[in-house]
Amino acid sequence: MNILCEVAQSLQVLVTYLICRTYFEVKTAKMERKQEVLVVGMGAIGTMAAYAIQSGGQAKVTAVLRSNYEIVQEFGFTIDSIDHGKDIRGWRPSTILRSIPDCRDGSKQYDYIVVSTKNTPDVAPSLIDLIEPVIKPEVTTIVLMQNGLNIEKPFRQRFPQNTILSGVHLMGASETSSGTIVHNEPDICKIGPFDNSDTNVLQERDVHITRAKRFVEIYNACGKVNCQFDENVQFTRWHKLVYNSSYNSISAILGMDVTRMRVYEHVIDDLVKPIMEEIMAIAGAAGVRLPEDLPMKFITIDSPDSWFMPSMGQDAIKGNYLEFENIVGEPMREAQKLAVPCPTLTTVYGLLRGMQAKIKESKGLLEPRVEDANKYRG
Ligand SMILES: CC(C)(CO)C(=O)C(=O)O
Repeated sequence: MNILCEVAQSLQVLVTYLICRTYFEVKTAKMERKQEVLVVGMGAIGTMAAYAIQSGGQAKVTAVLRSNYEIVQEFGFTIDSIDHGKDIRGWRPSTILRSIPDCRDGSKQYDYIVVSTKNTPDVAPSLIDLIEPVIKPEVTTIVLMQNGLNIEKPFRQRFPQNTILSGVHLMGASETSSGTIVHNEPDICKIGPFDNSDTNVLQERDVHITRAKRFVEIYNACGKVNCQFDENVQFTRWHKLVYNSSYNSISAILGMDVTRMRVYEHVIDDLVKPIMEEIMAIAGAAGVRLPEDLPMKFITIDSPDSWFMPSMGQDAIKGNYLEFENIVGEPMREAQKLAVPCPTLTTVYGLLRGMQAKIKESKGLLEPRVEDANKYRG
């Protein structure tokens, strides 16, 4: 009897050992297979995301560079980062490309494509057309690291079988000259699946959640950043919109940093605060309750010594296209649907649209002509 007991016990130990070994082998294999990440949009935010992902060692980063390709090819990026260290020189992603690769022949497959370009749906060609040759149905997860509301909708329509994740950043970073990044506010990033309950997308929400959590692991592996799984993407997006719709827009229109807006108090009183309050009201009508003290919190969130210029202000100075459609246009259209008044937002939308027309003219994308059908032809 004793012998039988001992044999049974030994067998139990052996089985437990085998189960544990298999578990660790599978886990190690999973850890060892580096994820393939393609980053499209290597401005300040895209570069810092690529840096965090690559330095964590769990992924290989391929980056698509446009205006800074030559300089990065020759010298690498120069980075001064509050999280990763000062005076980083000569850093390059594993692979750099001049254009978005065509993976339709199956020779290459990306697990994640991070889209961190500015979001300008009013400027052709569309980003969706550009990334289509990379997207493998059901396989490639699309991470939209961009500001604004409803950014996922056109992607979901074109890629109904793919996971689409929201990436919202709160980090201060700017590209001060081509290939040189100054990153002066810590990288806090929230990643989560967009709500897809309104569609018949083919995959289960669990799959999207697993992929989002894996991306969070990859991003955090460097141990220097704070990337969190986002349980409530809609809340996070409306929350950030309170800052972006107001401060970003006014910085672009006035060419003014946020410290100066606070110095000249009337800019906050007449423009920034009313927009923040309008966004709060639209969010509320859309079923997203934001904390009441949020406008005041955001008005004073940047250090007064930062003289911080939001990204749309930086774009306006550089003569780049302005990403105003999803930051101002979409909440304004939501307001119209929900019958919420938003007079300041509407005026600001008109101003930004006019500025964008001038930028398009300056880049040769638009030729001003008084057409016969023009209602103001006279
Ligand atoms: C949070 C902030 C202000 C900086 O990343 C931003 O979203 C922007 O400038 O567009």
